[in-house]
Amino acid sequence: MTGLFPDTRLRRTRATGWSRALHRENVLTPADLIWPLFVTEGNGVEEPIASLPGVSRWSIDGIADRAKEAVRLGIPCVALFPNTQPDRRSDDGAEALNPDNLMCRAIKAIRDACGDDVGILTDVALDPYTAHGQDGLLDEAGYVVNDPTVEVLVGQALNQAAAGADIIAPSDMMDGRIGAIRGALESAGHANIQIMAYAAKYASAFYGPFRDAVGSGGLLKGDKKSYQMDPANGEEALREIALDLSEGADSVMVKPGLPYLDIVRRVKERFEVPTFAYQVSGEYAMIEAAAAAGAGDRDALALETLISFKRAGCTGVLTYYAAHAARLLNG
Ligand SMILES: NCC(=O)CCC(=O)O
Ligand SMILES: [Mg+2]
Repeated sequence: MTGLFPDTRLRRTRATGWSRALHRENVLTPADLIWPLFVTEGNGVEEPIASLPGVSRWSIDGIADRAKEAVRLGIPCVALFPNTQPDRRSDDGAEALNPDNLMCRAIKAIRDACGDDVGILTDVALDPYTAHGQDGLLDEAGYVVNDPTVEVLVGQALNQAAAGADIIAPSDMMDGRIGAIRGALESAGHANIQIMAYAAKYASAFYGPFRDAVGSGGLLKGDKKSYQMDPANGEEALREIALDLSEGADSVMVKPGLPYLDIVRRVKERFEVPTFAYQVSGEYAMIEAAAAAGAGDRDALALETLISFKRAGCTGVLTYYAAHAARLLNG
């Protein structure tokens, strides 16, 4: 125990800027950030996303430029999400297996532009490729079937690995996919390709703008509650994390971010493994809306949320603020 007032005055160390800096327990740096990027067809294309102010889809040339910008800003990793053209979407999401799909071409363009100076994280799930907007294959009743979906996800992961992905990030929430993908990567000679498991991904209302960004919002019927987690559950998240780690995940993710920092803290304390969180599109949009309404300062709100992730125990954060925050932090 510390002493009692007035011997102990906690305001003493807060009185000056130098002292606050000296006593600061957590720091946020650009190296803590992963920058999600939306890829679209074409050349020289930038399409602003209305529900995600300040965020655009870029054609592959622009994606390569963003990756170079990430390197300049000190952001170690980018995450790619394709806006697949409607005529390339199908019920089985077969475009995910096409070695020349938007995702694979973007991976190669980044590698050409940046070499190994930036990590490339790729999303494994079928929602950007299906005509129905669900993350997996459907049976006649519209239920997302687990094991046949995992088979396709393995093919999708191998396709991304062959194109040069560094971190495979399955976001689909099927059971058993981490082990299946790990085994397939090992067999295909990709021993050093990492897996970041979206291990505790909740069926959240905060994903709306993302679905607009990848073009699946208008297509999706129903919800994803039969595979993504119930927001009421915490212990179940620990079981999800334990399973994905036992199947070979190198790092795990909690998603969304801010409303689930209690989960981040529990995961970090229980497992002591690299733990990431995704500050998702609806969280970003909420801050932008607050700032636009004059309810707070945009930069301060963004940086305060990001340091909260660090304080909760995050190793790093996927955030649409990555480039903006890095510029602020770099001064
Ligand atoms: N698989 C990636 C996501 O679903 C992102 C969700 C969001 O940013 O709202
Ligand atoms: Mg799971």
